[in-house]
Amino acid sequence: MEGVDHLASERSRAQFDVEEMKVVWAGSRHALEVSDRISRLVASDPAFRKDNRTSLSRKELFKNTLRKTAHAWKRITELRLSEEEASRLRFYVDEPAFTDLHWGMFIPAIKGQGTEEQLQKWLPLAYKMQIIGCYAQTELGHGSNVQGLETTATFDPQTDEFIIHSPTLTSSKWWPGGLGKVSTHAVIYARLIIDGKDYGVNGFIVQLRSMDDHLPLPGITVGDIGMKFGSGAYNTMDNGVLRFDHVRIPRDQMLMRVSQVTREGKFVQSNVPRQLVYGTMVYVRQTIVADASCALSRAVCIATRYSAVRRQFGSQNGGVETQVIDYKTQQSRLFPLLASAYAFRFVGEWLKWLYTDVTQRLQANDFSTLPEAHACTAGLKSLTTSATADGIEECRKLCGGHGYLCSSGLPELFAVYVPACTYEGDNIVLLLQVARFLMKTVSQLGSGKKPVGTTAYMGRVDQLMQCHCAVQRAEDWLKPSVILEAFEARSARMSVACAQNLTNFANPEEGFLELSADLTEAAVAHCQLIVVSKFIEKLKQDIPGKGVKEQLEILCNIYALFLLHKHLGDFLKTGCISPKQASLANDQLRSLYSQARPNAIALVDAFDYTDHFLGSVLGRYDGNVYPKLYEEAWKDPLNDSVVPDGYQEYIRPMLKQQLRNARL
Ligand SMILES: CCCCC/C=C/C(=O)SCCNC(=O)CCNC(=O)[C@H](O)C(C)(C)COP(=O)(O)OP(=O)(O)OC[C@H]1O[C@@H](n2cnc3c(N)ncnc32)[C@H](O)[C@@H]1OP(=O)(O)O
Ligand SMILES: Cc1cc2nc3c(=O)[nH]c(=O)nc-3n(C[C@H](O)[C@H](O)[C@H](O)COP(=O)(O)OP(=O)(O)OC[C@H]3O[C@@H](n4cnc5c(N)ncnc54)[C@H](O)[C@@H]3O)c2cc1C
Repeated sequence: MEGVDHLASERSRAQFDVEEMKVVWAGSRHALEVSDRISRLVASDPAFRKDNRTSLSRKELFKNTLRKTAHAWKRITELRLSEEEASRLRFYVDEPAFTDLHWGMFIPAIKGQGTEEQLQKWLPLAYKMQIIGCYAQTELGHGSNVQGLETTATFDPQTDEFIIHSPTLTSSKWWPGGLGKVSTHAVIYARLIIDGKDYGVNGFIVQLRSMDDHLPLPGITVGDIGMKFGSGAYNTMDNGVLRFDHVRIPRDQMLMRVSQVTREGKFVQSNVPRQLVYGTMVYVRQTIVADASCALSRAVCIATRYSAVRRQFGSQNGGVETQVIDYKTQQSRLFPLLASAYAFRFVGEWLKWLYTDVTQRLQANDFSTLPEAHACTAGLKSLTTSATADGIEECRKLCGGHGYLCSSGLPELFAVYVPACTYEGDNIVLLLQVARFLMKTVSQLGSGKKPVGTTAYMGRVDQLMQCHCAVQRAEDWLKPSVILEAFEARSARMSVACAQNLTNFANPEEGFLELSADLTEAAVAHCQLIVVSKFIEKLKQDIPGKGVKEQLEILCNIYALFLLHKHLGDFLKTGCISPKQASLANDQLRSLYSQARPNAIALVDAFDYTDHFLGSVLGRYDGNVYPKLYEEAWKDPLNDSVVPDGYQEYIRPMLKQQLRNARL
């Protein structure tokens, strides 16, 4: 039935003010207003239609993305949208495109690693889209190991130029988004060679294509690397391959904030850490954490609404069946994901603050918080993207068979999202960076250097190695101090155990390799502690709105106790809690699921997603799933004709043959 809200009774059960929760989710009243207005603008514009993506060929799909991107830019300029509004518009258009890399990496790379003159020259062109750029770091042979990149940038003092060259097949740039077919320029990473000496990897701005006819400039070979996982999905993006054959660029196109090359060919290292060459990755990893909450909340919104619509079993004599959301098993799979979406939102907010803080400090030549910013962005990027990719797939299963249909929106969401576990740093490689940071922290504990920031708890390591959890009743698990102590003790004990194990190896690097699986587990424990503690910190703020804080407290406890349940082995093995306390935590978790149940639909409504953005028949706001699924099926191109193409050639002869055989 059109116009009827099938989820109205669910909505009427909510025990909190949904409008106020929307403000919490958006981050502020202003952010909510902008998101709400821009999402509706996109949803009401037929040019941004996206329901036909999975049935388009690659070429059609790509051209369609070019059309949408041009239309989006037209709207942004016509309406004179602010940077914030423009970025929301691109977000709600919801299609990976070259602009993601232009705005998300090319511009930040120049901003972070360029000198003042370089910013003045390149940024106005990039902001007006008079040039389009990408970020070309990864090569065919090396992605994770940035120090292993092979592309060279050799200084020629005669001409005051760098000669950019790809000496081997494996040095071909491979993967950069926007490179394959669109970008006119790139920030590329190459080994700086002066007078035969290798000064390591640095960034350079290189023009790739002619501004007149878009053809590659002399010495440049460039193209798309081919179809990727899933239909539609990330195939709207032209991930590319790029080779240089002695391409010359002026000396002032090396990004020279971190190090400089003088006219005489002298290498000068600035007063800033070399790691700032990796700064763009720190910036993007931080944004990826915020994106994780968006992707997960979207999947959870679909699965929650559908779970309230879908009914299976439980009826007597043909009466109404049970809503699947009322099954405890469904709740125990769905509600931790709902809680994770909120948890990632808040840790994303905090990480944005941390990043802003470190950037301001860097400007004042204070580099002290850079290692922590690197460890936090790397670790949280890894934790949240892995959990989100797994969570989207779980949401698909939570929707049963219908979740496997493209019209559920979930297969495409998964296919678009899952490379986040690999890009911007493979998740295991990043956890190993966190582990190095933790081992360094533990090794310095006796030296009088007090751990600060997210490792401050390590300063209480003696107490955390011995403390006994005080839980006696299930309700004790609702105390933030109890939860925090359990997570801190688990993390500290796992890190200390790894550090102790490492002392058994004569060669620490060998030990690190041998123990790397344990080390990644210690890193995960530390990152989970950060997420839990930032959720708890959020709850200390003044949060207005009837029942809003209470719902967030329930979600925070679900998140923490679910992790405790999932990683029970860690908590028991390290002696942080007893089996009896684990069982009480489980009792409490079940009770929390019951408390979340009446609010589930309102909690996903608070994400304020339009049906256009969700792109899911199962997740429709009105819950009118079955007629729409039925309608959608008939739109499939296979149903354009009643008898399929190929009947005459392949089906009919087979049937006739069977008939002849039968007569013999
Ligand atoms: C808009 C979204 C679309 C996304 C599209 C996707 C784009 C991409 O994927 S772009 C390509 C991204 N590539 C990567 O993320 C590569 C991952 N690899 C690395 O980041 C590095 O190679 C590494 C960190 C894994 C290792 O680097 P390496 O130089 O070998 O470093 P060490 O392990 O020896 O560490 C040296 C020292 O530097 C510190 N450090 C490393 N990275 C950073 C950083 N980003 N910021 C600050 N500090 C960093 C590291 O902690 C070590 O410190 P110390 O222990 O104190 O010496
Ligand atoms: C969709 C997509 C978009 C991308 N966009 C860009 C872009 O715009 N620009 C760009 O420059 N790059 C881009 N990339 C490349 C991306 O950054 C790399 O793929 C990523 O950094 C991983 O590197 P890799 O492919 O070399 O993986 P590898 O390092 O080869 O990983 C393979 C396996 O080895 C394991 N491994 C590697 N090193 C270690 C170690 N030290 N210890 C233990 N295990 C290890 C990994 O865990 C993984 O299981 C993109 C990639 C994808 C998939």
